[in-house]
Amino acid sequence: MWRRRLGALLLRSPPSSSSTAASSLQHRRHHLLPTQEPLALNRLARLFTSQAGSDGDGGHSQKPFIAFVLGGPGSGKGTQCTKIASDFGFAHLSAGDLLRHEIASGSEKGELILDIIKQGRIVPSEITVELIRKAMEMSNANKVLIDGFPRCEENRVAFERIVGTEPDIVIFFDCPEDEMVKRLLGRNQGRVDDNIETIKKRLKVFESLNIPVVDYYSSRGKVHKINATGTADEIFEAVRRIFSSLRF
Ligand SMILES: Nc1ncnc2c1ncn2[C@@H]1O[C@H](COP(=O)(O)OP(=O)(O)OP(=O)(O)O)[C@@H](O)[C@H]1O
Ligand SMILES: Nc1ccn([C@H]2C[C@H](O)[C@@H](COP(=O)(O)O)O2)c(=O)n1
Ligand SMILES: [Mg+2]
Repeated sequence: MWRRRLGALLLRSPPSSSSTAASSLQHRRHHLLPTQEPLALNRLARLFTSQAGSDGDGGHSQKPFIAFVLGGPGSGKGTQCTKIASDFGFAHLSAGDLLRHEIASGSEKGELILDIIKQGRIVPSEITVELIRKAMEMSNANKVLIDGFPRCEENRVAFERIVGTEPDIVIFFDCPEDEMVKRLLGRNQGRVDDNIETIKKRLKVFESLNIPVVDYYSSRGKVHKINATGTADEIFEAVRRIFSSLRF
């Protein structure tokens, strides 16, 4: 799909500011986004308009370098992806942010997604992969971080089928449960799933469905496991060593 030029064409017509403002209001109504940090929409807007990682010729003809970024809820995936994007020029696509953006659009699909996220369950793969596929195409980037995906075997298989490729590497942030719970309860961004009942369910889903995906990629020699305790800067030093050694 990266051979198509659709992404480059769409980059010329980013979403209008009025539709962005309407979405933002809907986000607040659902308490999905922090009132003090409208980051998901800003990040998505950047995604749709920036040239992060593109080759500068208005479109690239090669498969992008893809890094899946995994780890339990609150392990610091988003925090570290922001740093990787800034230091290594990757486009940052967060599966969770794309799903929250779909909820904010007010679509029927968004209502289903909201219900699933509140329950700490996983959204049907077709929906998530289609959002990721479109975002990859629109970003037109040649280096992409896909944050929080794949969350289960069904996600992984759907990505291979719909996008037609595999990740080049998988980053796995390994963090103790009590630390993840502490971070999530302190996140204070108004997310509907940052409450202890939903967190317990997300942790169970992580153990039962996501760890097997990490094991699958480990058996294929693709996983870089990082100790996700310590400060964000300390963890990023380990991340930096990995990305510095890669050939994109
Ligand atoms: N190393 C760290 N030490 C302490 N707090 C951290 C660290 N890294 C991130 N945090 C904080 O922990 C919270 C969760 O981090 P983050 O949102 O990056 O996690 P995540 O893995 O993306 O979670 P989720 O899967 O729920 O999206 C945030 O409030 C963040 O500021
Ligand atoms: N591949 C994915 C990614 C996310 N979701 C849903 C379920 C998660 O609890 C929620 C939040 O994601 P996060 O921001 O924590 O990465 O979104 C999913 O169903 N499938
Ligand atoms: Mg996150």
